[in-house]
Amino acid sequence: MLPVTKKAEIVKRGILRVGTTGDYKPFSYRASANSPFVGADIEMAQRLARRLQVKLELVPTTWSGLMPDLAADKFDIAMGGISISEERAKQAYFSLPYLRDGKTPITRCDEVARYQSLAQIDQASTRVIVNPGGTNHSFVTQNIKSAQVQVYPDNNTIFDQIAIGKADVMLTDAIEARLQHELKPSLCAVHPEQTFTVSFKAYLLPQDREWKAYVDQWLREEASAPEPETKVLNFNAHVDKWLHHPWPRTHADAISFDPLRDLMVQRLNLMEDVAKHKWNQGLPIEDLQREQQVVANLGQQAAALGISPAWAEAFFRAQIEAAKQLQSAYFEQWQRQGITKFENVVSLEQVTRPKLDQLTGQLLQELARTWPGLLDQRQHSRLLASMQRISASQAISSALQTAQQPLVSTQIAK
Ligand SMILES: C=C(O[C@@H]1C=C(C(=O)O)C=C[C@H]1O)C(=O)O
Repeated sequence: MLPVTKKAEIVKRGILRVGTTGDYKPFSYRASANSPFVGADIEMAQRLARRLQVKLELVPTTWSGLMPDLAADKFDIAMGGISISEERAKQAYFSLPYLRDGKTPITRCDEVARYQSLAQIDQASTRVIVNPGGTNHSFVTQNIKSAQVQVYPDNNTIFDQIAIGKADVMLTDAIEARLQHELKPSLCAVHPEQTFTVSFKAYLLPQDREWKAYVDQWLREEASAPEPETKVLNFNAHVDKWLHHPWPRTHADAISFDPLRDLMVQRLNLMEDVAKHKWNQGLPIEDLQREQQVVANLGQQAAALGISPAWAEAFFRAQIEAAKQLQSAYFEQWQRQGITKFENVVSLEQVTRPKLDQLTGQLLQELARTWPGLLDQRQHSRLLASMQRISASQAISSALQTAQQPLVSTQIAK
């Protein structure tokens, strides 16, 4: 019996499974796990499926999971800005390369002339910034000896550091430099056509000759005339189109504040139970000792999550204020209605406060996730819109107004 080839398997299945990471613009991107994939290679995946006359299934993968997932047959091809490397080529095939890439400087546009060569860059007065761990970092380690090097771990804000003048140059892949120019026009790729190093993007395939031949032939047909110098198939127009895609300007633009709002509302929704308990027991609304408990361990937890501890405390103080405001509103209403006692009230100590404590942890997690968005004032109108997008009682809506103050306050240093 003849072995079943990859291509026959795909056609029989009626589905092309494409592995993709979703974190690499302009090739493969999605804002969150629930958002659709978009990008230059997502479009290519759609075209390949159309050519095969099968459906497309995009299989999420990660950079560290790429080779294991291919070996485990989780997808038929991986697409999304993958570079050809010797290491990967030991266990897989690569398609023909569709893009030439390599390291190039990116700097403020008015300083492009100052940072043309490595010799110009590698001066004591230059502040080079680099993200740790990857090929950018090893390139800097090998080539930068005299300049000041700042290792900066946050990929979402690293380019802002150059834009605001805290650093001068980053050495990164030409495609990344060109993309950042689109996102932040004050930054310019220095010479993305003549990179310091050379690497190639290609699609990653299982070791099946027939399947590789099919993909390569498809790529040849899709390409414009090859680039004369490099002989790489020419997808420049396609990649340029995706470079100009209206990507979110910063990662913060893609952060949804809705889950944070939902947790804040969830906390407020527990206040009816709290108030009923106090009403029945004749207890005051305010309990300063309990408030102290609520904020006691916040600082440490916040710091561990990368949130300013003082700000975290201010945020929870606002949640407590809102909680008391809402309980007062209930008390006034029950007074008017002449209610004396409620039946079946849940225990504050046994039930409601443990629930509140659990919400504290969840809120901190959510604050950490949305932190880049909270720090970015340009996100505040979106944040306020999210807070208004709930249908709740008048009392809850007005308590939420109190609760959201620290999120948009510019008084408190986050
Ligand atoms: C919610 C309660 O009521 C008030 C509000 C608190 C809070 O929001 O955590 C804490 C203590 C009280 O001042 C409570 O007593 O648990």
